[in-house]
Amino acid sequence: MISFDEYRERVLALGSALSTEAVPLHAAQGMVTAEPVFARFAVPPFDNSAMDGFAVRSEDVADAPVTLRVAADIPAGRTDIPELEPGTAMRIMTGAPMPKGADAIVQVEKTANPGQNMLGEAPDEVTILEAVPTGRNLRLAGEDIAAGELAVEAGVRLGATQLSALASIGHGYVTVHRRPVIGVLSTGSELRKPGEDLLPGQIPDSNSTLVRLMVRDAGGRDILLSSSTDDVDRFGATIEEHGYLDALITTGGVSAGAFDVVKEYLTKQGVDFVAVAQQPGKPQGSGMITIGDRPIPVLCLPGNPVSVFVSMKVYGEGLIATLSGQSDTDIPWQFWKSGASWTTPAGRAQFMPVVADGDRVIPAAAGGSKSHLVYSLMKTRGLAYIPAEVESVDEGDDVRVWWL
Ligand SMILES: Nc1nc2c(c(=O)[nH]1)N[C@H]1C(S)=C(S)[C@@H](COP(=O)(O)OP(=O)(O)OC[C@H]3O[C@@H](n4cnc5c(N)ncnc54)[C@H](O)[C@@H]3O)O[C@H]1N2
Ligand code: MOO
Repeated sequence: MISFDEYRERVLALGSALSTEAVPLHAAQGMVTAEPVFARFAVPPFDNSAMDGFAVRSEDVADAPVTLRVAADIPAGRTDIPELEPGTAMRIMTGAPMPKGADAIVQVEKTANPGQNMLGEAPDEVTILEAVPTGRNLRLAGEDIAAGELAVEAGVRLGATQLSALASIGHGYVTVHRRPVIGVLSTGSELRKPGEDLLPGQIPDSNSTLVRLMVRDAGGRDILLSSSTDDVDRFGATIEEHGYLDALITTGGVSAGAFDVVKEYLTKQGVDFVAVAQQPGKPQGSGMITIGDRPIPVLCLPGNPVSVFVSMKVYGEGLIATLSGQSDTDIPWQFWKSGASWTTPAGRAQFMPVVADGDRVIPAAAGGSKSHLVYSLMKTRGLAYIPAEVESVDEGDDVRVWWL
């Protein structure tokens, strides 16, 4: 048997970063930067008010209460900003640019008649009730990031917060690696499409849904290859039709069964089938096949649904990350104390689906890591990793957890 760490390295080495393209921000979710991105604009781009209220010179309101003439009104978006004369105030809204000469904002609640002061036109004068120190309620240009600064390095996966950050620093497009197109193929003559009725001996194909959506979550584009029966010629013909794929992920047919077409066909194409010292997910296949003249990485996952989930997390997502150009593919393990005791298979690392119970970690379902418990899988919030040499976990033990 090969160890989990060695097998994961082998799988990740199958992929290399795909070509690059410039993509509008809203279309780049889950994609990975192909080059460093620098700030065109500072954040904030100009000094502005953090409150609806009045811009003043703090020295003019040191002896509050004090009444000042309101010399101008500055809504957000105003671009021609007059200078504040000593002894006057300007009405200002949250996000509006600070007038030159002002050094603090008095929020409207700290003025006399606050309701009147924000109704319609600015009042002629305002009575400030409390003194404010210099800098109060101000947001300074560049306090988050300065123009020209490195904002995001190459190799970083982009989500909603990264992409909104790129918008805020002046970009409409981002140069990323092409989104990997991943073929998903579930095998097994017992499988019926989701929603279809079952004859005795048949089961719904849940793996196709699981793998397709995990591919999407990992930043790939999923293509469902017509779900194959246990017929080796049809299986081979189906794969040959999809030479444009960047990778292929199959489920089922990798153990010792008599009708394992995946193994039969793909071994001849160069896929290596091995036993990995882990539970669930022991039987695995991986390698490069050639469709037309294109070499394509292939992962063959076992059929059991929990094995598929674990294998997609630790291998499938890693392969998609390397195809996407992601620089950090390490699993973000954290150490947590166990809140339960359980046994683990001798000589195999265990991936236990877990949830947090206060500050402890416990199995997510009564059945533990049994690989057929497809319904209970949805309770999982993390995967605990128990190394191969450990044979039982006791309450209070430190365990490595990957929170999902
Ligand atoms: N003699 C041995 N038998 C088995 C071994 C072994 O070492 N020797 N390993 C066991 C382990 S561990 C696993 S994991 C499974 C892997 O089996 P396969 O990859 O060959 O998968 P199948 O036999 O096709 O299916 C296994 C199981 O999963 C269900 N399944 C399959 N596809 C789907 C799907 N798309 N959606 C939902 N469920 C699916 C299938 O009905 C089976 O119950 O082998 C053990 N056996
Ligand atoms: O490796 Mo299997 O996944 O234990 O059921």
